[in-house]
Amino acid sequence: MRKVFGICKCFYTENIFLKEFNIHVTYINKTQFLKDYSPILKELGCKCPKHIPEQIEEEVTRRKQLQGDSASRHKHIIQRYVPKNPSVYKLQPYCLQPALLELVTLAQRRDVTAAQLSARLRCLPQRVFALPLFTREFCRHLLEELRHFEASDMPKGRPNTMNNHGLLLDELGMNPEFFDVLRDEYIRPITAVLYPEYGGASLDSHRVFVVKYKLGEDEDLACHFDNAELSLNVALNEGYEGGELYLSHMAEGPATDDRVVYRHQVGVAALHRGQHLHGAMPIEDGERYNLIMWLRSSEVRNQRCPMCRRRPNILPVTFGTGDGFVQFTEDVCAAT
Ligand SMILES: O=C(O)CCC(=O)C(=O)O
Ligand SMILES: [Fe+2]
Repeated sequence: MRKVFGICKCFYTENIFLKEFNIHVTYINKTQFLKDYSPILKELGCKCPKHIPEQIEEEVTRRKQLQGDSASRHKHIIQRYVPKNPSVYKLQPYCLQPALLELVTLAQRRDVTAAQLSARLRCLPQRVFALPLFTREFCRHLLEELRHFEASDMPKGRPNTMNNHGLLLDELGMNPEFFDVLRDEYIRPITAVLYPEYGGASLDSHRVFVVKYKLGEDEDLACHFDNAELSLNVALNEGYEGGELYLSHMAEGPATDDRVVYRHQVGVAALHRGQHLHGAMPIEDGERYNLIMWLRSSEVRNQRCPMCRRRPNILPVTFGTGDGFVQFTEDVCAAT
């Protein structure tokens, strides 16, 4: 049997973001859409909802081409791009804060409890943690590399419709020797202890990207939940105003009053559950770069897609790990 990663079919019909009106919608067809959303859109100031389906169909076409486009950009980049800092493509001891290594050692002790591990971390309400992760030196090198890549004539995939100025790091080839290793050897031992019931012990894929906020570009991030079991969000720079991360309550849980406002610190990651509603406040000055890892467990998501909340209808992908769902297919042997 062969393990193949995939996406859930709902990616083509659900959670489509209309930036202008700041809402996520479901689109099966034009009739359904207009029936379900015309009143809401009018309330939000849309003069002519009839024009929206065209815009959505374009987005669905983009989504259908995403895997193929990403695969060809990756191939192009691997063949032609000359990195400025090759050292950031391979996880090395200098990249990680010593405090992280101590936490990993503690987390790997057979009898350790979540309370013991949490006692060594900065804990915010609602199971949000501040995890010391990257050294300042590594953050500087990575940012330098990303700016060099941005300035090149290489093709660039952007994180999503809410983030149009960041970069997808798998396209640059950073997964095999950096982020896969980081996930398996350093993050999973910790999440296994902190979030066992959210797939913390069985994380087996991720989506990693950098988001950028600047006045005149993307200035904030609307409140959302991630297509992830767990999310890691680490600041790569400082020297900007505003742009705090806020977290409110779990997407399916009751609303709570204790909204968490998290002020980023270079190299420190905010670790939270993917279904925890969150967003970024408007940037007021400067540029803010954060590295985001949407951490996924196929064991968990194969039972229930976090986006449509049904048992996933899995479509296999040929490049990368899709949205982290896994299917097993019979190996087809060529007849000889
Ligand atoms: O920029 C941030 O702090 C949040 C980013 C985020 O939540 C995301 O990209 O999913
Ligand atoms: Fe997010």
